[in-house]
Amino acid sequence: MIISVPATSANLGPGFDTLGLSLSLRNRVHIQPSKFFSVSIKGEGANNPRLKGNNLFINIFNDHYRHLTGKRGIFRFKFYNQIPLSRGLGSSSAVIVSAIASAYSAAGVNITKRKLLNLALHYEHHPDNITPAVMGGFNVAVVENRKVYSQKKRIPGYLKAVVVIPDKPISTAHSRTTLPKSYRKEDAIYNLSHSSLLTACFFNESWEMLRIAARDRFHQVARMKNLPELFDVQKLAIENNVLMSTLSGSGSTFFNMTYKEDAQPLLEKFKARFPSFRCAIYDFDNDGVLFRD
Ligand SMILES: Nc1ncnc2c1ncn2[C@@H]1O[C@H](COP(=O)(O)OP(=O)(O)OP(=O)(O)O)[C@@H](O)[C@H]1O
Ligand SMILES: N[C@@H](CCO)C(=O)O
Repeated sequence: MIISVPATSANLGPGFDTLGLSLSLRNRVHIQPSKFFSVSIKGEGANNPRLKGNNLFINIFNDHYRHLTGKRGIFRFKFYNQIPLSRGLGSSSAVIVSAIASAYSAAGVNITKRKLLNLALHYEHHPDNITPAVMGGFNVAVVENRKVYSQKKRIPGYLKAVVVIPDKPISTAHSRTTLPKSYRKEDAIYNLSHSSLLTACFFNESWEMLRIAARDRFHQVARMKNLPELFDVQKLAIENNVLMSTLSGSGSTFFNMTYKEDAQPLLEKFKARFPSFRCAIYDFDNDGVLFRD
């Protein structure tokens, strides 16, 4: 069986721990019963010895498979990873979601997307990456009593993501420790109002107003100071009139949204200005996790 999960871009500026969307690059895992346990990794993380030893996927998979079947099970896992690690593109959410989905598939137990999402919340306590990873599209998500309540909007094909992926990783866990412990009331209202407007813009397809709605006072500037070139990335994007330009998750990637026809010219400008960063155009994903026999 093959399970695949898309990359995600969370926060989207003001929607800290709340908003996220999914992108068309995916991690795929192929699982087969076998006489011997084995792991092979192609693509992102292939040269990372930590991923073969204490692999987050294998640990979560084993927990769920044992819980469902009462057995340990021996499998051959082949990973084909497109999502860069620790770059703010939801690599950890993709691993969590794919491990749970794989365990249910391997055990022959059906699982709804809603249940999968709530199980994923045990491993990642903010829902903004796991929700689009499971559901696809743009999502607004909140947590009440350890359950995720979310709404999804499909993203039209005439929009593109132009992403700038720096060569330096940022760990989400570390990055969260650098954020303020409290916020001024004015800043809380600023983010609440902008995040609400941004959500309405997506649902009403009012893309032009995103330029105002995507502004943030909670987390971006503090995080961008760790990699000051990101201020230049955002400046270049805004000068080129993108619809929105926000730090992706906890960084280090910058996410920019444009109309289809504006994506390639913007990409060329990013490549010329930031030659050591990986710059790419992606479609948006509206499917989320996919199961295939
Ligand atoms: N393909 C993978 N296989 C196994 N573990 C992975 C894989 N990708 C990511 N991880 C685990 O997730 C960690 C990265 O998670 P982290 O939350 O810091 O970044 P991210 O999810 O890429 O970014 P963000 O949450 O900001 O979108 C890695 O250090 C590793 O432990
Ligand atoms: N909302 C999360 C996204 C990264 O996982 C954060 O900003 O830390």
